Amino acid sequence: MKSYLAAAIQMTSKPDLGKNLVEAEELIDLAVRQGAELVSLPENFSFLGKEVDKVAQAKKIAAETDLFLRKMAQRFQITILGGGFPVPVADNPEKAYNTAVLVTPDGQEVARYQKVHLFDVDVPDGNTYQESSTVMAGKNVPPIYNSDTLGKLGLSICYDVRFPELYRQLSQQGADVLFIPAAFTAFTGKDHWKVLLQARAIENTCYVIAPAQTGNHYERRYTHGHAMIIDPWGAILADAGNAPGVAVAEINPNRLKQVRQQMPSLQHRVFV
Ligand SMILES: O=C(O)CNC(=O)[C@H](CS)NC(=O)CCC(=O)C(=O)O
Repeated sequence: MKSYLAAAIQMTSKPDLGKNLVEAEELIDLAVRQGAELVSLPENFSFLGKEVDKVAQAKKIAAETDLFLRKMAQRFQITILGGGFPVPVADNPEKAYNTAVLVTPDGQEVARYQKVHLFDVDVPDGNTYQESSTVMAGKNVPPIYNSDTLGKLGLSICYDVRFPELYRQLSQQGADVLFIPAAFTAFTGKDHWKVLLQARAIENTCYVIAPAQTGNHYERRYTHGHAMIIDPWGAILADAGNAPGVAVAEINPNRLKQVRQQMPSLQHRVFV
């Protein structure tokens, strides 16, 4: 593993696949021009719309998103995370997996994760989320991709951030970097987003890379923003604020080593 720059992209995705991919490409280009070799896109980056529309278009979204990620990885010679998009379930036309995919600069997919924890929550602002009505829950612990140059990269998606046991499994398997791509609601995000991300970074002494959705997507759907990169001590290295853009920061193996020496809590685990 070497030192390198990573990017957490922030978008305001809409219920419009073509438009979102154009915007994603512009932001990837921006990240690469800042030197990023590892680029991450938020949950729902290629489509953020009503659940029914998402499922109806899932086949097209999945196919075009897959192609897009491979194309971007090869064109810009980057490793890229697509932080969550619907992939149809073979025997169930009503449901899709909320899927994150990691692609290397040769255009090969090296990790795929189906979101395990689904957001079925009545948020006190009046919005009701019933993700399980259109999403099939994944059943497996997220994969880790072991990159010679970029370190051990662990996957997860959004609401997973509230379930520390998932990240414990990743850190137990040696993860250096935890991806937490999200479309956090504006209401929960203002109080929980940063705290949860910092907690996952601190307790696992890992970098956290959290690309995010921001702003108004359609009707009353608002997300929190603040795509960020956090170091293993919990310090926020970059924060994209409220507007579409990119948070870039250095991922440094010496810093990882230093923090794990200063705070060896992973070695003091008793129950797991
Ligand atoms: O907002 C949208 O329209 C799109 N959001 C999503 O697709 C997903 C599933 S509904 N959002 C979350 O998991 C938010 C979690 C969250 O916000 C929390 O844990 O507080």
